[in-house]
Amino acid sequence: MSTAAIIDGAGFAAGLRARVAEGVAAFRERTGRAPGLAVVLVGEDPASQVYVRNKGRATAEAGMVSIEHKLPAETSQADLLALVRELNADPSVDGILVQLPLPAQINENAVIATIDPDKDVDGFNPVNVGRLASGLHGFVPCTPLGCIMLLKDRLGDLSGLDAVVVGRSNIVGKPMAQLLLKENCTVTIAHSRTRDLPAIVGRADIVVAAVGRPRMIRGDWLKPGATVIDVGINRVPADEPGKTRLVGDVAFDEALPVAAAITPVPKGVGPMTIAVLLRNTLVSACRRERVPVPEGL
Ligand SMILES: Nc1nc(=O)c2c([nH]1)NC[C@@H]1CN(c3ccc(C(=O)N[C@@H](CCC(=O)O)C(=O)O)cc3)C=[N+]21
Repeated sequence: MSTAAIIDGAGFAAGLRARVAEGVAAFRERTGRAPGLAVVLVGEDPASQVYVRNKGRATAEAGMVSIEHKLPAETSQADLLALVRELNADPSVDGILVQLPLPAQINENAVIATIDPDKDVDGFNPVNVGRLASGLHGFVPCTPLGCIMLLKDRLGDLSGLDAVVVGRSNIVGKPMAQLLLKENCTVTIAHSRTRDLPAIVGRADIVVAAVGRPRMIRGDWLKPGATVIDVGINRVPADEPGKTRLVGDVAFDEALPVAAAITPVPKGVGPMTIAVLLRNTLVSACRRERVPVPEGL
């Protein structure tokens, strides 16, 4: 029995981070300053703290300045909006990321809408959502862009392929569908109300799983030879009592004998998200300083 190639997201991300670091060095030479990324974390969710720490480390390793703002869980919406406006006005800040989810007293949409679209390296501001939908230049959400990079690296031209995106979030599902459409795929978005999900998934040459339910997509749903991108990062109890492990939205072991290629969890899509965030921050800095964006990013 054949077994799927395992797509090395962590390795691809390391290569992208190295290209970003070269671009950052050239940017510093030309402008005399380093690109700056501001990361705002409200509250003390342990998973969020891990991501923010990893982002801070990767930012510094790429030669950029990382500006971290940690605010207490009780922070008011007014105070957070005031900080975002300060960062909008700060010329040393090229990218702003407000870690989601936010505590219940804060309206996420209000915060996202306040981030300057030209510093919105997450690509979540409605201006950037609209730019993507209209085919204009703007920031594209990091996770979907990372998935497209992995797909094009593996498959080359995606034209005419049947792609099924499972999940319709603003962060992954919807922008992923837009990007696949731009690559000339025939795109289906499936979700919790989709009828006969196994049959829909079974038609796909490309499956992107972004539902947030551990191992929901089963191996026998897949078309033989499909390429599977697993965006899910679910913490579940491990065999050893008291320990946990990460699993994706796809039953990885079941998919291996059916798929042509699949991203693992961890070390698949997750590291790409951070690498693309650094890429978007460098692109932002270049646009703001009106210097050319390096090629091959
Ligand atoms: N405004 C905003 N933008 C984000 O991009 C954003 C966010 N909020 N909130 C939280 C999620 C989550 N996220 C991850 C980034 C990297 C890994 C990652 O590198 N994961 C490793 C494993 C990490 C682990 O062990 O937990 C991997 O998959 O190999 C995971 C998740 C970005 N997010």
